[in-house]
Amino acid sequence: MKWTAAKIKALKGEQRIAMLTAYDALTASLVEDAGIPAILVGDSLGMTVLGYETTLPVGMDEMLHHTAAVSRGVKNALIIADMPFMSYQPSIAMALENAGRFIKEAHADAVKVEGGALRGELIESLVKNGVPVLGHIGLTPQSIKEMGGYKVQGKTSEQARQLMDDAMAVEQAGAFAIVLECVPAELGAMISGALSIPTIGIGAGVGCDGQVLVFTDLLGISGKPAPRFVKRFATLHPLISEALASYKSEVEDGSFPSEEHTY
Ligand SMILES: Nc1nc(=O)c2c([nH]1)NC[C@@H]1CN(c3ccc(C(=O)N[C@@H](CCC(=O)O)C(=O)O)cc3)CN21
Ligand SMILES: CC(C)C(=O)C(=O)O
Ligand SMILES: [Mg+2]
Repeated sequence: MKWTAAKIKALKGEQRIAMLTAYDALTASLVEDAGIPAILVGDSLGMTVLGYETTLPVGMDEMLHHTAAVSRGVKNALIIADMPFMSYQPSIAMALENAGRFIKEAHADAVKVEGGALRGELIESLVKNGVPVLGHIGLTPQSIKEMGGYKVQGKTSEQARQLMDDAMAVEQAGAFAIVLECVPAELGAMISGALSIPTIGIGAGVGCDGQVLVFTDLLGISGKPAPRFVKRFATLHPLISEALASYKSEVEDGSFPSEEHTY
């Protein structure tokens, strides 16, 4: 069955939703083969595989290239393209044009935009024009310079109230689901209870309707420290390092290739 935004939305109250990022056909097919119904082509691409310090330098061309690769690796999972910094903020017209490129050129099924009430009009325009939208509030990494770091959001009661209002505005505007990033579990659960669309948490507690993680974080591929919300379901980094070191020494000492790898 091909997953649609509407089918993901309908899972609320029925089944918790597992979402994971993927960045190419290889990683996307691994995610789909695990039965995970929704893949986010995150702009975390920039930090995890392209070597940027933040997500800010990631552009449309890079996101289209990687989203198209994900599409080639997937049959049934919902593919959500993360709209990169300044591809939707300048105007609704620009956002519609860029969202259209994700769907027409890269075969995405939906897009994600960061921001709450201030994106209400934009989300409504996208949805009315046929583009399903995943919202994203709380820690919004495209605002790192304004927020002053990757910090837990919504810790004061005033900020928590603002985030609740933002979540309701995103739902009102027609989003099929909303990412809650780095908020206290209590607030994650309160927002999840107040909304009729699913909340997808990342560092937002078990009270959310689903969870999302970054592919390379879940597998422990990078050797770098990860945020507290990351659970390493495997620790591949040392395994990869050992395999690469073995290859090097076997090439250098002539034990690879042996008879069995030779014609
Ligand atoms: N590999 C990767 N994983 C991610 O989850 C991720 C990215 N990259 N890049 C884009 C954003 C940036 N993200 C981040 C990055 C760091 C923290 C972090 O260090 N948080 C602190 C919280 C400090 C506080 O208490 O306020 C932590 O210690 O977890 C959180 C989210 C989430 N996203
Ligand atoms: C962590 C998720 C929500 C994201 O925006 C990304 O991977 O870019
Ligand atoms: Mg992102």
